[in-house]
Amino acid sequence: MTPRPRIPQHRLDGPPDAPVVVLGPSLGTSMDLWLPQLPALTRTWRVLRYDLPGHGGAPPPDGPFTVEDLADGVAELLDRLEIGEAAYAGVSLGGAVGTALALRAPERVASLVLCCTSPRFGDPGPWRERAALVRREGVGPVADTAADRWFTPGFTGAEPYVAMLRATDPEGYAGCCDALAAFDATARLGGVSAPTLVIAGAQDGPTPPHGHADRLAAGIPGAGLTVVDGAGHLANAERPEPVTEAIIGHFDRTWKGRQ
Ligand SMILES: O=C(O)CC1=CCC(=O)O1
Repeated sequence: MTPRPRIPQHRLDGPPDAPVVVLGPSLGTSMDLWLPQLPALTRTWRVLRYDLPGHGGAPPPDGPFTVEDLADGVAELLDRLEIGEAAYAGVSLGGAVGTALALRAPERVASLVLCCTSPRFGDPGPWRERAALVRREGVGPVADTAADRWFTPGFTGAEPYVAMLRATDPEGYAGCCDALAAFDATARLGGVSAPTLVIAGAQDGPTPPHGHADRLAAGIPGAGLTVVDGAGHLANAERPEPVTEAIIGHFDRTWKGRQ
C-alpha cells in the first residue's frame, strides 16, 4: 500500500506564475487560519496553504509523526508541485514546521517568517497529557478553552477559529500534541540560513515574546523580531493588518532572486 502523504491536503491560490509563499497553520486550525492574509498575499504571490493531518477535513495520520516528518512532507509537496524554492510563513506548530524545513532543506526556503511560535513548546508532559485527554474525550474540552488560549480577552472574532478546532479529528490533534512534545530545535537554530523574521503577539499566552520569540530571534543568525500589540497567540487572526504588513515587507525585502 502506498503510504499516505505526510501533508495530506493543500490548496493553491494566486497568479500561477508568481513566486510561491507556503503558509503553515497552527495546532487545531485549518489552512483557513490564513484567510485574513490571503487577499493581500495573492496580489503578487502564488500562495500554497496546507492542512495538518486530521485538520481541515484532511485524513487523520496513519501513525505517529514528528515536526520533522511534517517538514519533510512540505518538501515532498513542493517536489510534487515542481516548486524548487519558496518563501514560508507559519503560525505556532506551522512555524515549527518552517524552522525544521529551513534546517533540513535550506535550499527550499528563500525567506522565513515565524509567527507566534517557539524552538521548544515547554515541557513535554503537558502535551502528552493533552494528547491523552483528546484521545479519551475528543476535542471538546480543548475547544471549550481555545478562545482563552488563542486571543486576548474581549476579542469578538474567535468563533470561526474555535469551529476549526471542533471539526478536527481527535487523532490528528493528539498526534500534533505528541509532535510538539518531542520538538526541540533550540540547539540547532544557528543552522537556519534563511533570512528570518520572528513575529510575536505581545499578549500571547502559549508562546509569549519572552522565552519563545526572543529565543528564536536570538538563535537564528540575523533574525528580526516584531512584537504586535493587542494580539494573543493567533496574532495573524486578531491583528491581521500589522501581521500581513510585516510578512509582505519581510518577503519583499529578503527574497530578491524571485523565480
Ligand atoms: O495550545 C494551543 O492551542 C496553542 C498552540 C501551541 C502550539 C500550537 O500550534 O498551538
